[in-house]
Amino acid sequence: MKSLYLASGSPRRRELLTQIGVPFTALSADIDETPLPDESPAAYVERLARDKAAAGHALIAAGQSAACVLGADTAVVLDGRILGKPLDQADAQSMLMALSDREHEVLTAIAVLDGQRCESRVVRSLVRFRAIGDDEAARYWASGEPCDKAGGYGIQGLAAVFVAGLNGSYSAVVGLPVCETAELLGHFGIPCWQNLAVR
Ligand SMILES: Cc1cn([C@H]2C[C@H](O)[C@@H](COP(=O)(O)OP(=O)(O)OP(=O)(O)O)O2)c(=O)[nH]c1=O
Repeated sequence: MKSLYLASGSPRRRELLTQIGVPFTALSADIDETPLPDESPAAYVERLARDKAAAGHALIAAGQSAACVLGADTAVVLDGRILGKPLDQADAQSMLMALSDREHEVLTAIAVLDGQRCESRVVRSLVRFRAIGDDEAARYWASGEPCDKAGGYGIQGLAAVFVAGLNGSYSAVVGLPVCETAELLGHFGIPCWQNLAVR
């Protein structure tokens, strides 16, 4: 069976891949995340997921070139505008206030590359936040949770209390759509549930 590398520094992605019983080695692959002129948010996340997989593949020693590399990228999108990771407290609070009392999109792309071919998918989810007060946004920033997350929130953490509705994939919002990831890895001969002892 091919070995799998996850080109991601995100602890959430590592946890989600572990959850579905796929053994892997994590790599940190740095890429340029600047959007291209007129690039749509979906095209942007898909390009970044593919670039992360390619950068990860380039890090693997020559003898491992048949291995598969998985890359992923998540963006929070409001009115067609990408909200990245917050730059500072003011940025984080203004993002949260913009997301308050309405619906936004979360796009997560995954890409798998084995040196021969690359396959990718974009998963779209809709998340609706309840109304959020200024003081709440300030307290949320103080928790430390928003700083390394797209859109400045973590659905799997304290921000769960803001989520009035979700239509789509919860795991994709967290950072790795497990259903689509298992399917894509299957195309490369990598099964999920490898940690399951069947009696
Ligand atoms: C919306 C949302 C994002 N996130 C996280 C997932 C990603 O780690 C991050 C989005 O940034 P990304 O640039 O997609 O990923 P990353 O820089 O953290 O990791 P890497 O590129 O090395 O794979 O935001 C959550 O943890 N919960 C959420 O609810």
